[in-house]
Amino acid sequence: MNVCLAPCPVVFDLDGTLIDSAPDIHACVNAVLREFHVPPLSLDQVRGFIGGGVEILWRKIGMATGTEPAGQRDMLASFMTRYHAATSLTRLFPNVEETLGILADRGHSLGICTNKPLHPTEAILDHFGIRNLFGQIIGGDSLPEKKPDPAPLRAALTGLGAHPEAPRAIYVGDSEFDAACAAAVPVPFMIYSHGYRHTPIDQLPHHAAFDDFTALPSLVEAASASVG
Ligand SMILES: O=C(O)COP(=O)(O)O
Ligand SMILES: [Mg+2]
Repeated sequence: MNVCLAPCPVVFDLDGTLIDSAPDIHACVNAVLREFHVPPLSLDQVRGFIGGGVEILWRKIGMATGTEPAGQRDMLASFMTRYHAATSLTRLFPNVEETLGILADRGHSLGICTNKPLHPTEAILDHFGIRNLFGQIIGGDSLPEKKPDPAPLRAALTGLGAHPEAPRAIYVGDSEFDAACAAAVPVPFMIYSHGYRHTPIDQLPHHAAFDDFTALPSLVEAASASVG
């Protein structure tokens, strides 16, 4: 694995990393379930289903509610018509905006690699006025493959000018999908501990863990300095 020489690209996951979007996704899911006369799910249930993209989300909802695959497809279609407008309950995690600004000011190019579809991804970045910070945005439907496949992260990195075979870069995320994706590229993975993962952090491959975004710039610079 190439450790990063300063200033390298830093690519971020979105749901559970930069934004706490579970309340909006939960509200959107329950609006769809109401439309289809299915009892609602709790916030904890829906939060636990986020990370693999909308198809996996609705497969898990289907299993939890006893909905057949055909019904799941109809519900997913209804969900997609609402998803891009689901912004009012979403918050940036604390200190995200300041940290992105610090990294950009230090010369790091920034990107997004998320399993969230591109349209709602761009909508939420616009909602917070931070879309322009990112030189490359790869959504869950930008390529045929999704994380944990390395292709979306590779696409984000090459879009930011990293070497396609040996990218010097850092990936920042919150989930099992992100850890496996970064390991497959491979690039150092930094995990935000307040996200939506199920697995204990020490059981996931990672270069560093952090629970406050103010810690990230020095972790990035330390990774930059620790050239193997
Ligand atoms: O939409 C999802 O399920 C997850 O999105 P993420 O990749 O930004 O965590
Ligand atoms: Mg995530």
